[in-house]
This record gives sequence, structure tokens and C-alpha cells, in this order.
Amino acid sequence: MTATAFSEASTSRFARIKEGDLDLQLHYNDLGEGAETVVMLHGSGPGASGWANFNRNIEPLVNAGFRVILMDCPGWSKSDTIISEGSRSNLNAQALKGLLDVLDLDRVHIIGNSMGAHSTVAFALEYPERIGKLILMGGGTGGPSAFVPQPTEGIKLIGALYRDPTIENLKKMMNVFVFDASGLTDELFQTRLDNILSRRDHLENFVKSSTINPKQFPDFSHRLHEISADTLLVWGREDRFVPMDTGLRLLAGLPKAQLHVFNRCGHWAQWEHAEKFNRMVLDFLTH
Ligand SMILES: O=C(O)CCC(=O)/C=C/C=C(\O)C(=O)O
Repeated sequence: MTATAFSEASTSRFARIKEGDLDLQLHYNDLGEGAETVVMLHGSGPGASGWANFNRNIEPLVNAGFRVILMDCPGWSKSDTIISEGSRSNLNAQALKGLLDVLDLDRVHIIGNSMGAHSTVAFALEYPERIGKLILMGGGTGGPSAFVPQPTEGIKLIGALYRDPTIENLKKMMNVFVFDASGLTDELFQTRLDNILSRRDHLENFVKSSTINPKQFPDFSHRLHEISADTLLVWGREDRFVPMDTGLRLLAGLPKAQLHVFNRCGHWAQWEHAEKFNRMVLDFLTH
């Protein structure tokens, strides 16, 4: 399959999941065919989606013979909206379990970005028999940084954009996402703003959730030793959303972890350093 052979629209799918107390329609993109499947979980910014976060990372995996599933978490993109009163990491993990059951997938590799990485750790703790290898970028535990005041400037900008979704606030947030903002095009800003404004219910419910429970992503540090999966941690040295020392804590706590830190890189390592990131991921998954 080549880069032009698939698009968001042609790979867009919906599934009804019933998992515990969740009864939701989830949106996902389904690409490629292969005995092994890689699930990608996006971050928590307004307008995020599997496609928005990972569109630079799908093709090499599909070409290498993996099936790729991009799950849009409850409350994002074309998935049903939700108010999260407890741990959003566990809520997303529960939703993923439901989706894997519907798709009849026993065991998957997971790539999680930020909130997606927090959710991957929750999934690995809840359903250890369902995971292969893990790749965590800019997240994995909601624990505090030892060095950077919290909430970080990036997380504050996410909150401002949720409350007031203007192009100005979007640009402020996205300029902090990356180390080098020159790659952010007007088209990218506009696509993201369209995503944001198309689901006001998601924005309102995110703000409600954060008001009910400001700690949506619990600190899993004390349970990291339970995860026996091979894990690749990837961080941007200049991450202004989830600071790099969080990656060091994951490295210390996860028994089979290795860490790669990109310099000249913000919170979106998979986008800013896509080529090298893709090579590293393929090497990690196939050896
Ligand atoms: O609050 C946290 O720890 C997670 C923040 C987070 O998930 C931010 C992600 C941002 C994106 O990658 C995005 O919106 O595309």
C-alpha cells in the first residue's frame, strides 16, 4: 500500500462497544493487513485524533506488513462524547478493550502519545495478556515532574483552547507543541480548528470533566514494575507539555524499558522527527 493508496475517509470505520459501564460508538481508522496489529492512541488536545497525531507514521508500518488501528478515544473526533469523572486513562483503556473484542484482536502492540501513553500504561496494567510491545511518547504516567512547575505551560494552553477555541489560542498551543514551529502550516492550523469546532460537545465535556476531577490522568509510578512488556520510551528534550524527567521516571520503573531522547524536539516527536521515529519503531517492533 502506498502513501496515496489510503486516506482518512477511505479507512474510517465505526464500532459499537459495550464494555463494563461503557456503551459507546467509537470511531477508528483501519489500515493494512498483517498477523500483527499496532494500535495508535492520540493525545488530549482539542481537535486531536488518531489521524491528526499519527498521519506521518502509518505508512512505514503498513508497508512493513502491520495492520494499523487508530482509535479515537471517547470524547474526541468522531467517537461519542463523554464526561470523565474518574481516571480518563482507565476509561480509554476500557474503550480499547471493547474495540479489540469487537475486532477480534487478541494481542496488539500499542503506540501512545501523551494521554495516549497514559492510557497505554493503564491498559497494560488492566489487560496484560492483550499487549505485545509498547511505545510511549511524552506520557505514560500522570505523575508530577520533579523539575518543572505543574501544570506546565503546554497543559495550561490546552485548557485555554478548550475554554476559548479561537485560531489565536490554537496557534499559541501549537507553537509550544513543537521545537521548530516553522513546519506548522496555515492548512494544518485550519484543519485542526475545523476538527475542534466540529464537536463543541467534546469541548464542553472536557471542561466539565476537568472541573469535576482535575486529576484525569493518575500517577501509575508505583505500579510500573508490574509491566513486563518490552517498552520504547520516546521524548522530546524540549517537551513543554510533559517534561522529559517523566520519561526518566518511566525508564527507572518499567523493567524492560529503553529511552530515546530527541534534541530540537517538543511534545510531538512522532511528527517533528517522523522519519527517524518511524525507523526506530520498526526496528523495535521487528527485533
Ligand atoms: O495532561 C497530560 O498529561 C496529557 C496531555 C496531552 O495528552 C497532550 C496532548 C496533545 C496532543 O498531542 C494533541 O493534542 O495532539
